[in-house]
Amino acid sequence: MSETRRIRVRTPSRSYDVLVGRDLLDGVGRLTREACGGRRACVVSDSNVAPLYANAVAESLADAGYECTAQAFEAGEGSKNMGTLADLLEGLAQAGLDRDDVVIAVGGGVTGDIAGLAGAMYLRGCKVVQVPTSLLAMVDSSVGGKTAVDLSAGKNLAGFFFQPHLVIADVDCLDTLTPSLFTDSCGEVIKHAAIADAELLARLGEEPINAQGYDRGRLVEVIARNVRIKRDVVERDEREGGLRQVLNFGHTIGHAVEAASSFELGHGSSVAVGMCCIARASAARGWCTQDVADRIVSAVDAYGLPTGTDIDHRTIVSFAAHDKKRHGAGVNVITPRALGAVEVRHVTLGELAELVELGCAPA
Ligand SMILES: NC(=O)c1ccc[n+]([C@@H]2O[C@H](COP(=O)([O-])OP(=O)(O)OC[C@H]3O[C@@H](n4cnc5c(N)ncnc54)[C@H](O)[C@@H]3O)[C@@H](O)[C@H]2O)c1
Ligand SMILES: O=C(O)C(=O)C[C@@H](O)[C@H](O)[C@H](O)COP(=O)(O)O
Ligand SMILES: [Zn+2]
Repeated sequence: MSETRRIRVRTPSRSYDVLVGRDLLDGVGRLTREACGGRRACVVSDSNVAPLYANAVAESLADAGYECTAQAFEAGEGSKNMGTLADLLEGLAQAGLDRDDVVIAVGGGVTGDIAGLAGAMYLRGCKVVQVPTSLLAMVDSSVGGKTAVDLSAGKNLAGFFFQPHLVIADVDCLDTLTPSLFTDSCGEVIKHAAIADAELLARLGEEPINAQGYDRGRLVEVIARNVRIKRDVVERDEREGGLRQVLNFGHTIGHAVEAASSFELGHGSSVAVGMCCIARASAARGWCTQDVADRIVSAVDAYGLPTGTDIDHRTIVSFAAHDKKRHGAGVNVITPRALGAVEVRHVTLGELAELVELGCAPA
């Protein structure tokens, strides 16, 4: 059995551990007690994850002496909104949590983002423990403190930076993820490799990871490597003043595609489309070689993730105009420079439209 990896994240607002390993769910109560203290805990999960894991987590919390309640919302990106957030906040108040108490987010990125935001807002901030159950949440959303809900204008448009107090990633939870959800998550795994680790990118393309029959040791290693890549960025720029924008590689177009598809396309798949589009457009502009673009596209393709879209270019640009990286009449886009290296470029919305046209047509 592989050892648990403990990755320390040190940001100006908070330092905390990310644990990656197997058989960790039974220890959530003890680990939460050590990291957070408090008397009450509320387990937040969605309608798919609650029947699978909420009870085990709640029992572990009760064993560690917590007075424990649970809340679940309808699974899916469609629930990542102000209505669900309001319900969660009311539930925390009804359960009588105080500032020393703990919100435990058990689920994928939607649960982590919305429960994290509820924890940041409730009493102006209580404790938050992330227990990610999708691969995407383990490698990305549970770490770094971005919390949010969507608005009609687009993704993640209302939220806070609020670092969790602890992250517990039990890879055994991936057993119940469908192959297509596992694959979707791989979009963010490829993103981390593309921005920071050329060797990992090559290996992911040559020997794709999957959930079934997989060497758990390698899965733990890949997840831990992803967490370290993200940690190294977040520690240097917690609030996205500059460097942290690199974690948004593929997202300017990806978020637009995700919203324009009415969330039919998953987040990781949308980011995959966004990375391929901007990579092809960057090669056409001479910002990177054609080889760099081809390798990013072929890593995406190796997972069966989409490498382009036939969504109308004007629709993509109109959603992208609401991107958080918008500044004045333009928007910052993250473009590949080499394998494992990206840069931030400011382009006008007109230039963005040209990039979308250059890069987004399906191959
Ligand atoms: N905060 C951040 O830094 C950050 C980073 C990346 C993505 N995100 C956000 O994360 C969301 C995408 O995350 P996601 O792909 O995990 O979506 P999700 O939370 O909707 O989970 C995907 C599906 O998998 C199910 N699921 C999760 N774990 C499961 C398990 N172990 N077994 C069976 N089913 C399981 C969920 O119920 C859901 O139906 C998006 O909203 C995205 O914007 C946030
Ligand atoms: O943590 C970050 O920073 C990221 O950009 C990670 C992204 O994968 C994630 O999807 C994030 O929520 C997008 O950020 P946003 O600020 O564009 O909403
Ligand atoms: Zn993302």
